[in-house]
Amino acid sequence: MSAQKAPPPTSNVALDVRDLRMRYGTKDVLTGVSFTADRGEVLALLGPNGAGKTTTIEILEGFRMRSAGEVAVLGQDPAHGDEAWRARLGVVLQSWRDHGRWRVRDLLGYLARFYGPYSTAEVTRPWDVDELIKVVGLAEHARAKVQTLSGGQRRRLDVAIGIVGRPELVFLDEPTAGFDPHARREFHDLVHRLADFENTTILLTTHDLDEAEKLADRILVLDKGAIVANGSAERLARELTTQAEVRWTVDGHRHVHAVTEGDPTGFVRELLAHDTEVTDLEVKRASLEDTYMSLVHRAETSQAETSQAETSQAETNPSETRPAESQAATNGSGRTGEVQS
Ligand SMILES: Nc1ncnc2c1ncn2[C@@H]1O[C@H](COP(=O)(O)OP(=O)(O)OP(=O)(O)O)[C@@H](O)[C@H]1O
Repeated sequence: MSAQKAPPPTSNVALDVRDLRMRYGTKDVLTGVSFTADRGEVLALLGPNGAGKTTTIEILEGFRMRSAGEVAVLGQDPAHGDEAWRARLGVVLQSWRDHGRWRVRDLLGYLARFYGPYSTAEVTRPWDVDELIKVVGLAEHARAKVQTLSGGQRRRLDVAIGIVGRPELVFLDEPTAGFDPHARREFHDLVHRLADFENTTILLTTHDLDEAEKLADRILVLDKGAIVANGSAERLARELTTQAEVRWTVDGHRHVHAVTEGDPTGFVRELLAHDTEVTDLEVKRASLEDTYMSLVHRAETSQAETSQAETSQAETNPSETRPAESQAATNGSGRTGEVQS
């Protein structure tokens, strides 16, 4: 590696993706993905299997050439990223299988050396290896051979390898797969520490909605190659699903009312004013899981309808051609009903 200095950060935008498209053969896998990430932001990329998450991340990492679109990663087009640019990125892949005979500290020390030449006035590289080993919770295993580590410990090592160069932007592909709850909690603390104290931008993929909600400032939902939602977990729940469910009991009968617009307090006030026998009153906000399921269902329903409309001109009953209601709407758009539970 040559000892080039990385250019100083010039913008607060770490990631700028515009109309990104990817086609494998005749198959369109990304159909116009656009989003940005600021420095220090944590973004979670969610989506069902095959949605295009890994493809997106690999394009941003410079490992895969895109078919079309504009992409700037730390101000650089990843298709033309040089080593100085690469030294500013951290990549944590789905698994690190090599170097089984190396000892943890030796491996990290070896990899750390490559980043020294890319140290700048703003960012001292690499990370002090002993401090890093402590930060990722491997202090007791510093002398252990990589092949003797458990799955969770190996994943911590993956993370350490990804951040040893003190990257400004980290890509994490399913970082906590195989972690026990304790390791998961420690990993979450580490991500917060990187974002809050080091101003590191983090883009992670996960299938764990609870994790996305805890970690991410912003959630992007990718489905069939397109972003179908972009916002904080709270904002997505507020905007995209049944806003709140009010449950209560009268004379031993349980009732439910879905409040789809506005503040549920108004409904509760009205309910209590009209019915003095109300007990067990509960107001439940939509969870991220409800939101996610509703979004994916909605995106898939509208896609199925588009392709059906394209392939079939047959005359149909108007009620069958009406856009299908989303799961959120089906859950009850302002309707009240009695429930079994
Ligand atoms: N090299 C390739 N050649 C052809 N098709 C590919 C290639 N890589 C991925 N695909 C296809 O592109 C689509 C998106 O794959 P990708 O791995 O990006 O999805 P993903 O969202 O990361 O999925 P998962 O959650 O299962 O990891 C899938 O249909 C996959 O089969």
